[in-house]
Amino acid sequence: MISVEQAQELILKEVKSTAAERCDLLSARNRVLAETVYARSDFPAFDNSAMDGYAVRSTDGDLDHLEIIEVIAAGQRPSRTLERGQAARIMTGAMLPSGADAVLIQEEAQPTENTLRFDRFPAAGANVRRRGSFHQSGSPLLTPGSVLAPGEIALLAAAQRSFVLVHRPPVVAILSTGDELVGIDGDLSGVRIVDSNQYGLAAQVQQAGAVPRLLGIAPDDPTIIRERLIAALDADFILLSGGASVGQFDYTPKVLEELGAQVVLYKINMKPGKPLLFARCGGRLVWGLPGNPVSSLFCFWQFVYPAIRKSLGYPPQRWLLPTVQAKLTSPVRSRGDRRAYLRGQLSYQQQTWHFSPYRTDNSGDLVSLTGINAFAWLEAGATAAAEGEQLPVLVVGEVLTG
Ligand SMILES: Nc1nc2c(c(=O)[nH]1)N[C@H]1C(S)=C(S)[C@@H](COP(=O)(O)OP(=O)(O)OC[C@H]3O[C@@H](n4cnc5c(N)ncnc54)[C@H](O)[C@@H]3O)O[C@H]1N2
Ligand code: MOO
Ligand SMILES: [Mg+2]
Repeated sequence: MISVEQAQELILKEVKSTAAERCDLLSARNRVLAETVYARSDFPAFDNSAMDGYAVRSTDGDLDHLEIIEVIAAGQRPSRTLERGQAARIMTGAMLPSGADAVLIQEEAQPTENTLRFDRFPAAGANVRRRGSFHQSGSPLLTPGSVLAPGEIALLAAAQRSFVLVHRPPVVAILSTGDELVGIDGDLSGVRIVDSNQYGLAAQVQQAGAVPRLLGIAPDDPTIIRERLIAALDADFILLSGGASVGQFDYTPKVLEELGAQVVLYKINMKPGKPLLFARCGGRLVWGLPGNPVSSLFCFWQFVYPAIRKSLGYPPQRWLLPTVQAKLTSPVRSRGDRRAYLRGQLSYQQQTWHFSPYRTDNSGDLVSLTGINAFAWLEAGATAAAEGEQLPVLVVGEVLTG
């Protein structure tokens, strides 16, 4: 059995980023830029005031008072040049009149009708945002690989880019296998269960920024699974759920072998999720996820999420989900035969990460995933960790504060 880290490396090696597509700016959040965006003008594009006050000439501080010659609002062009002894009322963001080189804030000014007296006088450049001081026209504003968070979206809007080139989100096909499975409204007949993995995996695909394609359920019949898999090969990635292990009706390894797929890896030294299979098949990447609901979702976070992120063009530091060191709020145990990932809640309180383990590590217990945002792990060979001990933790959801 190979380690989690080796498996991640082998999988990521097979993944390429998708081609670029045009995307409306309002739909571009969390997408990754596939072009260099150059600034067509300076930021700011003109000298302007950083404060509400009076545009002045910084060399006029020796005068007793100044004459106020006009009022300049944001969005207005000043009509006059400031001469010695003159000031202009100016608002934040308004263009500085020529001749002015500083702004006296109104809290330090005593204006009467057309006359301005002052306590302290501003030095050259005070409260002025100089043209080009944030960024200069013609130089790259954003480069390929930039992740478009709200700040980048606002910047692109300021640069008048109503659309951008970003990497296309990969299509991820999900096929569940199992005679016991029915669709969400199906007849359970006392011995069947709902194909919940289809829903959990679809939500994870969306969480990762890709597009799920729901292929429904195939019975435990290798011929049918094979046909359904071949039909799914137009997707970028294919997830097979169930049938990854060694049972009499577990056909994922057999079907892939018969199709001439190159199996890159099978079985990982971890719990949950040991029987993960990953293969190249018909020019596509296929994951054979274990059917147990917790194992299936956990394998996604460990081995499919990073592949989606890489294909979306994210930089390497953002392929894997983040990890932190956290303090256990209660003791944990493991069999010690594999690296054990323990589900729980991660929170940040009093400058410390805390991890509260959930009471079970049963791979079939879907109820145990409610409210879970992290998995702490114990290395193979370790069988226990005490309350207060620090463990590494994989963060899969939003962190709790307080
Ligand atoms: N003798 C051994 N038995 C098992 C081993 C082993 O090493 N030796 N490995 C165990 C481990 S670890 C896991 S994990 C599971 C993996 O099972 P499979 O990938 O073969 O999946 P299935 O047998 O099809 O199903 C297992 C379990 O999950 C339920 N299931 C399946 N699909 C879904 C779905 N789409 N939605 C919800 N639940 C699903 C299924 O009903 C079973 O209960 O194997 C162990 N066995
Ligand atoms: O590794 Mo399996 O995922 O124990 O349940
Ligand atoms: Mg099985």
